[in-house]
Amino acid sequence: METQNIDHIGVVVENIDKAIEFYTTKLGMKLVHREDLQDRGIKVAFLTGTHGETAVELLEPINHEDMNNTVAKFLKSRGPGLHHLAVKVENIEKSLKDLESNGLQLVDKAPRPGARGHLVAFVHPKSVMGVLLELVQPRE
Ligand SMILES: CC(C(=O)O)C(=O)SCCNC(=O)CCNC(=O)[C@H](O)C(C)(C)COP(=O)(O)OP(=O)(O)OC[C@H]1O[C@@H](n2cnc3c(N)ncnc32)[C@H](O)[C@@H]1OP(=O)(O)O
Repeated sequence: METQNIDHIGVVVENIDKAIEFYTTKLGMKLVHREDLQDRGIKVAFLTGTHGETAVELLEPINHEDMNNTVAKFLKSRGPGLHHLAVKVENIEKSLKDLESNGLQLVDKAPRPGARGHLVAFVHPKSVMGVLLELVQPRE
């Protein structure tokens, strides 16, 4: 597969409002998008620097006690911090096939709708040297 660029870096936080306040006022980033993904049980916010395209995605679980939610489980077991690396690809289905044929363990065998209406799919951190990898194919 070919990576076009780093789309975003996912960061799990305890409180998304306080985190947005921190990233905008202390780190000088700007909020470019915010939404609640009810089906995933998470709130997300995307911020970028003044020049860059690459974003930080802040993630907070809607219900912190729901251990079926991967973000709530991560927060409880590992605490807030870096969660995933997301790379942009042109053809997500082909990229998944390439990764699978190279022996990587896919979390999602097929792409699904993610934040901002893009198609996304995750690759297991065990196959990526401890990093949860997300593929992102921007919507047309
Ligand atoms: C919508 C969107 C978007 O961008 O558009 C999003 O961001 S959605 C963002 C939220 N969605 C997701 O994260 C979906 C993909 N993630 C998953 O399906 C899950 O988190 C898995 C990666 C399969 C792990 O789930 P599982 O229940 O197996 O977790 P677990 O706590 O038992 O952990 C199993 C092993 O994986 C490690 N592990 C768990 N989460 C990790 C992470 N984020 N980065 C690196 N390692 C991680 C644990 O430390 C553990 O290692 P040891 O075995 O060595 O102790």
